[in-house]
Amino acid sequence: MALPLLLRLTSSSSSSSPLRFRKPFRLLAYTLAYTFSTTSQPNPPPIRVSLTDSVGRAVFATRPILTGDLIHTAEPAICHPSPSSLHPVCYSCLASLPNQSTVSPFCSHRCHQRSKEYYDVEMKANWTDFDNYCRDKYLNSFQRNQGLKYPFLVKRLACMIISGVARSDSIDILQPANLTPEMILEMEEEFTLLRNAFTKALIEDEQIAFLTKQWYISVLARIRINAFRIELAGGGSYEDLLSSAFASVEAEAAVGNAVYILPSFYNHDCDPNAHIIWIDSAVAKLKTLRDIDEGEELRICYIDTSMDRDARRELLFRGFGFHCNCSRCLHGD
Ligand SMILES: C[S@@+](CC[C@H](N)C(=O)[O-])C[C@H]1O[C@@H](n2cnc3c(N)ncnc32)[C@H](O)[C@@H]1O
Repeated sequence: MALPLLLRLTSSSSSSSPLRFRKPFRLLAYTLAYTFSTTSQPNPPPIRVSLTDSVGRAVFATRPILTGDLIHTAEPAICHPSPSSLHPVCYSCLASLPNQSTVSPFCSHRCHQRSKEYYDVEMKANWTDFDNYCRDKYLNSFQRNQGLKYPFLVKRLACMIISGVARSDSIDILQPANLTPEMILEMEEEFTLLRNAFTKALIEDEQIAFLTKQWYISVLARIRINAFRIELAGGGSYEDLLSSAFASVEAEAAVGNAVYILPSFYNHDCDPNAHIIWIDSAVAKLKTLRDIDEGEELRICYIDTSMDRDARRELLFRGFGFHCNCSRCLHGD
């Protein structure tokens, strides 16, 4: 059951801020305002985010929505190419680049303009130690999904903060994972390598004042629960389809990982009524899979639902730290 309203997306707000919100939730409203102002989608999106008594925050429909309709789109708050992607992708939006593209890491002038400040910060530093540490751990990890791909997202966020395009609290609103002492130890090593890279690049102390061990751990704890692995559905050429089919058997099919704000409030269901897709870049589209009633909770699926109940529950508990309360699980299916 939904508890008092946390936030409601409304059409009656001023044009400069598409959201009306209560004071304690200013950070959420700030972040969502940014997310919505940068994307094109149904205006206003037919959803609200509310606090529930069983699963924290959740996304509810504010009107009936038909099967296959676009609920909203979302720009990533942070994204980064996959460490083992076979094909070059745009530094900024993860769109495919031509294979022979060695000249520019951007797919367009717009992407270059949008990310050149933090790209320049990243290019100032020598990332060999940090990247090798994370890549080796990632490639050697037994379960790749839990490997060290997420530190690359923290590195990207740090570059964005240093360049002034993101705030150090930009993902504080997201739910953090519970961390074990072993995870924290591992994070401390990465943190030292990340900070060293910036200090050796002579980035000024006040620019990296936010970059403390506590900040690193708190950001990574949020990324662990909320990052999405991005596989592009395509819409491109026959060659694109062929190469993505090849990539999915040969290596990592994902082009990268990304963190979003609003999509992170969607809870999981083993029989979801909504899904998140990527067509040709890291811009996410949230769409319905069934007809939705007004007031119904919208849920996506975090894992492969073709697995049996025990395997799904084990994976959800290990990966996300929760016992799934969806009706499929509760009915033993
Ligand atoms: C990505 S967040 C979803 C939004 C979250 N409820 C919040 O308040 O930020 C994932 C977390 O939501 C909760 N959750 C999501 N789906 C769930 C489910 N089917 N059963 C129980 N808890 C769930 C778990 O705490 C999980 O770690």
